[in-house]
Amino acid sequence: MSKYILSLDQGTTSSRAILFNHKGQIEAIAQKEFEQIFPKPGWVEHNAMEIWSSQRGVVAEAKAKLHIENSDIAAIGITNQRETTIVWDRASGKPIYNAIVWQDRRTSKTCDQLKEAGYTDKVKSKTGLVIDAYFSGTKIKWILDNVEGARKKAEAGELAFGTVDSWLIWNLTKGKLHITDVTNASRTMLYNIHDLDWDNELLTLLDIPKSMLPEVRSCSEVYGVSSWGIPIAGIAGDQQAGLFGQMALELGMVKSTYGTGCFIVANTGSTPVSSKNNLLTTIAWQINGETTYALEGSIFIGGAVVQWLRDGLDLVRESREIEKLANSVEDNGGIFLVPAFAGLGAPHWDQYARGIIVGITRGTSKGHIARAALEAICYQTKDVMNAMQGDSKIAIKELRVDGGASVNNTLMQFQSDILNIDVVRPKVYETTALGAAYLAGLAVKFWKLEDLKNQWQEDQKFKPKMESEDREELYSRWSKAVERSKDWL
Ligand SMILES: Nc1ncnc2c1ncn2[C@@H]1O[C@H](COP(=O)(O)OP(=O)(O)O)[C@@H](O)[C@H]1O
Ligand SMILES: O=P(O)(O)OC[C@H](O)CO
Repeated sequence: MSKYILSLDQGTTSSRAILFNHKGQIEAIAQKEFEQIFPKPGWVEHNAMEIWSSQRGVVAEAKAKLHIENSDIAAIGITNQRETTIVWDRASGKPIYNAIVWQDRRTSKTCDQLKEAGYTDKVKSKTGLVIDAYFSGTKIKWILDNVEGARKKAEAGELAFGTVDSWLIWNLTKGKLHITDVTNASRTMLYNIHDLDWDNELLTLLDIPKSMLPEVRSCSEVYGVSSWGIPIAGIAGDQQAGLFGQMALELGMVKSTYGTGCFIVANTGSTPVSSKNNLLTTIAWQINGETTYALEGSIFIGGAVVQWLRDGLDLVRESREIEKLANSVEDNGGIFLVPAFAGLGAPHWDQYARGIIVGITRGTSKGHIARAALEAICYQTKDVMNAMQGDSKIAIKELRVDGGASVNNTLMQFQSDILNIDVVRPKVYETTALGAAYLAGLAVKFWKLEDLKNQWQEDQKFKPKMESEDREELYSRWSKAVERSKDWL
């Protein structure tokens, strides 16, 4: 009998392959960072071929670590950075342009035009989304409008669009499967989350031929077999996979993933909840024909602020050194850093906000900047949690956390302090990959749902320790700083 489930976790900064055993424990992991391309201010691209080659490379590496054959793997689950848009030529299988990454702001003007033309409510009621350059729809339009010959080829049915899951599956099956899942589809601004189908009116509005789009499938089923002979049986966007991996199966359970961005997602059950506070309504998963919905607050810059201090300012050599630097000072010294490098996401949705550091004096040190950067991740999370609490009738009692930056104890303690709720980190904090593995494992009967519920284990619980006066003072100054970062461009 096969012993492992292979999870492909294609993130914004790296591709990861993880082999999970029957207990849901990590047996082998391989990871490769790849190039971030910034052709102009506000533009972010990836080389789609590098996405695929890095992903293939880490699979080989993870397998080699355990000396296993493909036949030892029961199924592949796929999870991915969402919204990132790839358009390729069906005949050659080659992308016609770099992948336009979710953080890319080049279509902000197109979004403004849609808003000015009065489409905000229509887009929200059909897709659950706000109109923003974040989502795939306007990125596809940009490629069709700007890459020579693209529109003609698209109209002739020669081009395919996919989010990263589709692109990986196309390559894994050598062009046999052009599919996506409901969670990734729900991030395109082209998918009707109530009808569970591509929306013809939105496709016409953005002038996107339907023939380019992948077939939309559930999150857990055998879709086909990869050219390695392993069934592909699970797909979910990384934040939804994270919610599943955290076993947040009950209504009102909330998780936050601290990766490049920071994504707070709450399970709202079988009914889509329309947010009054600028959160997104999205699909959490679809299993055995049942659709579960979620409310999401998407923060564009989370761990990436640490990456910027590392790569942009040379303040640290490795991301994990930020914790020591932040602890070299007693407090933030009055410094507030708003990392609106790609505008502000939820709940502010300001495409033209840009990053600021305020409160600088002659006494400001590197430590204060490091501390302000970590605190900023937590204040942004509070902005979203406040909005979420406003939309939900259920009191949120704890936040389950995961992702690369959740290993930082200083960050997690401050998060608990500023939210004034428990922050709980599980033993397996690679919950995104775990969620995709679970979805695949359920489809091939490697696991039963009941087994999975018992696998989630707490690693550490962070309890609030801050005085409420301090909390209020810090948060009110943060809110002031956010206002100053808005509407800059
Ligand atoms: N100890 C740490 N403290 C704070 N941030 C960290 C730490 N370790 C990693 N990070 C940040 O976490 C992010 C990587 O997390 P990961 O979950 O791998 O991201 P992604 O899936 O978006 O590629 C990077 O932005 C990195 O700067
Ligand atoms: O790559 P991550 O983990 O930062 O996730 C990116 C999100 O899916 C973007 O919506």
